[in-house]
Amino acid sequence: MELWGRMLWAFLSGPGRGGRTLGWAFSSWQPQPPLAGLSSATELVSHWTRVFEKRGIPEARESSEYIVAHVLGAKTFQSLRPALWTQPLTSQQLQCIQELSSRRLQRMPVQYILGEWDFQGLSLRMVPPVFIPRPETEELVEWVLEEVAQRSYAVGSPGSPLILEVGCGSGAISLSLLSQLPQSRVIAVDKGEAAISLTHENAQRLRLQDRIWIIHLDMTSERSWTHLPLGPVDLVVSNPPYVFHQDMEQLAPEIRSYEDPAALDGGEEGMDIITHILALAPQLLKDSGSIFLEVDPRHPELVSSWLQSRPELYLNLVAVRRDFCGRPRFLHIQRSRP
Ligand SMILES: C[S@@+](CC[C@H](N)C(=O)[O-])C[C@H]1O[C@@H](n2cnc3c(N)ncnc32)[C@H](O)[C@@H]1O
Repeated sequence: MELWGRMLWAFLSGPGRGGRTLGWAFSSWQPQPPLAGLSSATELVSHWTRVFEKRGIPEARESSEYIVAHVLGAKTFQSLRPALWTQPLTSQQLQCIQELSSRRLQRMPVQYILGEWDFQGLSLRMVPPVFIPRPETEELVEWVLEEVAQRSYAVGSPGSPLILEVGCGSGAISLSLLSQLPQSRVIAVDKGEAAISLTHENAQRLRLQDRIWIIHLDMTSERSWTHLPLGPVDLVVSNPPYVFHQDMEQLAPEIRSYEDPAALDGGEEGMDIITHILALAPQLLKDSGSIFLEVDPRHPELVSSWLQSRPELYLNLVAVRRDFCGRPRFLHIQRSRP
């Protein structure tokens, strides 16, 4: 699960920041020679790790392990029965591994190659160009769950809390909150048609479709908010597009070529969608309602001064949390009664 979180950060905050373009070129794909004499899962992993390393493919071993495990019906190589490590593979399995590995050589993210990925213990379908959920976003979900546990609605009045997620993507945040808060209801909005249809599909797969309203909506078009069902919400949660526009070119080829730029590009200071969410909060939130956001480490300061200059919103930045790398990445903003 850490694969892409680590990668994303390597590219957003690694040595490439400050304008230097990172030096990973696309590998032009050529058919690989037949895998003569290679027959077991372990040998295949070693073979493809070497090929990936030679072609400059990041996370070479993890990528080959995920692909081989997937073809053998497991989520990770370590979870395969040891007998399968050395057992000869069928020619169909070999062909399938070859086909999936060739996609990796074209820098397709492993999550899209496998077509599914775990988030908060839920297996979600992944389809390009819908944003792949990152492991740090699981920390945002955990923070929301802690907050809900401390509030009175945790006691469990039916339908509560009512949560709005802005930019649901694959549905990762909304569906994990629904699965862990059995009384809750969620309104999930996204402007991407592919995202909306994937959230629908994942909700059905997980049998969580009865408590979620999935709405195709561009949240910058204020007119559309009047059509929201269910009135003011207890919580707004969002992992919005927050990459500073100038950093977009430095993203890994996996991200640039396969994920929807609209899921990442937050405008000049990465604040375009963040400020829209905050400006609409008085209309969306109940009194004392909360907003939880995932942001760039430069945002806590920017958001704090943005809010100070808009006292009429009655919003206070009440807490900032760090991610597993120690970067300030999550914000809790609360509405005070006017
Ligand atoms: C960073 S992705 C997060 C996806 C998902 N919540 C997750 O954490 O995996 C941001 C999402 O916001 C959506 N989005 C971007 N601009 C939007 C807008 N103006 N209105 C609604 N959704 C928007 C994108 O389509 C994308 O799915």
